[in-house]
Amino acid sequence: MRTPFIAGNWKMFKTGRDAVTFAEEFKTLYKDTDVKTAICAPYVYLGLLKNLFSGTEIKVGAQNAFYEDEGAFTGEISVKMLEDVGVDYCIIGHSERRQYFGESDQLINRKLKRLFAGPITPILCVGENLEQREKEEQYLIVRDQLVGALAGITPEQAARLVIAYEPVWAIGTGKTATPQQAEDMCEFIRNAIEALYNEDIADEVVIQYGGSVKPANATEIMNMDNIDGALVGGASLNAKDFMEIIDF
Ligand SMILES: O=C(CO)COP(=O)(O)O
Repeated sequence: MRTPFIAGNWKMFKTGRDAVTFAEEFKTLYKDTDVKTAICAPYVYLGLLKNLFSGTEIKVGAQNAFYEDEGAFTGEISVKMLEDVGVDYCIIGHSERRQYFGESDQLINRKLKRLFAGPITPILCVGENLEQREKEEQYLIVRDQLVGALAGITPEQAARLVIAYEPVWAIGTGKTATPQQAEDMCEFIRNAIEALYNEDIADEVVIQYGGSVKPANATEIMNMDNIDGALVGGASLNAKDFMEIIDF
């Protein structure tokens, strides 16, 4: 059985003081549940959040990482550094990184390979944009993203993977994919994993939906067969809203 997994993606929001306020409030609201929970925060708050959440079940994630361990790569943060801080998860290939920083499937693949060499669990984001959805190319696009990102990833590694389906047109727009649209793609992703690996791995892989997930729509989304969790942007900035989503 797959354990539900709900992660917040703070993106480039919050000051250090805001992060502390959130953590203190979230810890008081947080009840131990069967739902795995993580906050993916800006790099500069990861150590702080690891300390604030120590002794709880709340995990901490990064939003990106570089594949080289060290070197002359000004401004980059390596997976090795994240491992050193004790980060549990790392988002890879978010559509905002693909769109604004030109991340290719090949680059994402290198980052994934480095993450799989250590203990951090990658959350691989895939999803089509509005134009691609309107041309009904979404399945082709997501399949290509999966094949590109997972080239050379072994079955043992793939079994540890979290995949987040995030249709770009539903991110930060208030426009959610219908639960059925999200389910259809998540089922497609599971079948693609079965074709690339095998049925056991497809059964194990955790698939999240992301894009305008809110307390009001979380239950409907989480009740879908192939949706095991959510990657939550805006609503994860507020401790009460995020807890309501986890409590779906
Ligand atoms: O991009 C997202 C999470 O990674 C989704 O963001 P929103 O929940 O703000 O739409």
